[in-house]
Amino acid sequence: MNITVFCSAFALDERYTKPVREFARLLGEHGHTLVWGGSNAGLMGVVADEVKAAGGRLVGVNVGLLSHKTYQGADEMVMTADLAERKAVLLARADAIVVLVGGLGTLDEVTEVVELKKHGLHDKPVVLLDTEGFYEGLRIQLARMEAEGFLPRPLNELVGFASDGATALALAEA
Ligand SMILES: C/C(=C\CNc1ncnc2c1ncn2[C@@H]1O[C@H](COP(=O)(O)O)[C@@H](O)[C@H]1O)CO
Repeated sequence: MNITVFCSAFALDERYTKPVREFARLLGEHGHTLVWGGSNAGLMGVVADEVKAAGGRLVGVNVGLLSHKTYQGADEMVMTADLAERKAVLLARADAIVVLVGGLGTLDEVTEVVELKKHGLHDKPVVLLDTEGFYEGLRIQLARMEAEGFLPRPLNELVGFASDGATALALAEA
């Protein structure tokens, strides 16, 4: 499977990187391909290193604006013209999407893939690996949207939550 991963471009504390490394190792051991932003920055580089070490394939989708941080050693590196095209390619190349801890860039990416799924433009699994309660605020907001009639279909059809790497991968593979 091609598994697109969105995650932070910053170097993070071990309490965040440990479960991410577990997930990335499993992704590689299961013979999947990591599709990601193609950067060596922070957690993005950690994920790529771990998948590669576990025998997985790497497909980066980068953009000129951020090319100074391009990961060296990917099996394939796609360069896109702008961030919008990059998000489209990251989704088009995915069989499933897994979202790790991240900041505004990650939030932008997950919001877009869930919004497109809401409109029926794809039906790929979208899974958030929610460790350290990082996505608790987002979960509460999404649950309120569902409870108060802001979503056209059940929330659990749009996005799944996992609290460890093995569960996140199982949901992506389902
Ligand atoms: C941190 C620095 C440069 C970041 N370089 C990036 N390279 C590739 N992709 C990136 C970069 N920064 C953001 N992205 C995309 O957004 C997501 C991460 O953003 P967040 O705000 O950290 O959550 C990630 O999934 C990428 O697709 C300076 O050295």
